[in-house]
Amino acid sequence: MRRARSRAPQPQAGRRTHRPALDGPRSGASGGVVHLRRRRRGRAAGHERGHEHDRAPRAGPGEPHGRRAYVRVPALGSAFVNPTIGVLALQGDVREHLAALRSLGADPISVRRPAELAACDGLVIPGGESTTMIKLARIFDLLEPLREAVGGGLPAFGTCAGMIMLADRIEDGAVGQETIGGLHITVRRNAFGRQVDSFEEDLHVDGLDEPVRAVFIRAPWVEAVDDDVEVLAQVEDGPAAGRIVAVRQGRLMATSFHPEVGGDARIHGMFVDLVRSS
Ligand SMILES: NC(=O)CC[C@H](N)C(=O)O
Repeated sequence: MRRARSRAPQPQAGRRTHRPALDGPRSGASGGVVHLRRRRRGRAAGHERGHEHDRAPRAGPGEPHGRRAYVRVPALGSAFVNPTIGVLALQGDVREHLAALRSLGADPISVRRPAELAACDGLVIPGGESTTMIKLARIFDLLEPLREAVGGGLPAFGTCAGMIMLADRIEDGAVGQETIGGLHITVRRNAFGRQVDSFEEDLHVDGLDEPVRAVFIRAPWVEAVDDDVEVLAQVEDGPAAGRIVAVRQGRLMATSFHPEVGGDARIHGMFVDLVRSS
C-alpha cells in the first residue's frame, strides 16, 4: 500500500504548495495578484502531510477547534500541472484507473486512509461493487472523510459502482445501502439487468468530438437529475435508449460505464482538466 506522501519541498514548476491561511487577494512576488483561497474543508480535516512548514497554524476564531485551514497558491499564470489524483482503493478496478490517470500526466495514488485522501487534488471512485465498497469505507473510517471531502468541493469522478457511491439517492439498492453522496441524482442500481446483460456501445459524450466505446457491466443508469446536473451522455440504441449514463455537476462527474477499460483516456482527461481548473 502506498503511504501518504511525505516529501521534501520541491522546486518543480507547477507543484502546489501549502501556506498558512490568509484572507483575500494579495500582491504576488512578481507584481501580479495571487488569490489565496481557503483550502476546501474536506481536505483540511485529517490532513497529515509530512512537513511542518506545509502546515497552516491552527484555525483562528470562528473556526471549529482543531481544524487547520489551508490555502492553495498556484504558480502565477499556470494551472497546476501534475495534480495528485487519488483512486479509492477499497475494492474494484483500481489499477485501470491508476494507469489511465498516469497516461495523462497526473500523479495518481491509491486511497485507503484519510491521510491519503487528504493528499488528493481529485478523487476517482472505481467500478466494482458499491455495497462492498461502502461497507469497507465504514470499516476503514473513510466514509465520513469522503463525505466531508466531496461535500467540501474535492473534485470526484465515479464510474459505475463509483457513480452509485456519489449519488444522493439509490433505487434498487441493498437494504439500507448508504452512499457518499454529493451528486444530485437518483441512480438505479443494476438497471440494465444482470452480469450477462453487460454490453458495449459507441456513445457520444458532451465535450468529446468522437464517440467513446462505452463498456457497461451490470451498470446503473441515472433515473433522475436535479436542475444543477448536466447530462453528458445518454444511451443511443436498444431498449434503454435515452437513459442517462454520464453526468457532471460542478466538480463532480460520473459515468454508468467504465472509461477505465479499453485504453481510451479521454473521459479521464475531462476529469483531469476539471481538477486542474478547480
Ligand atoms: N461494474 C460495476 O461497477 C457494477 C456496479 C454494481 N452493480 C454495484 O451495484 O455496485
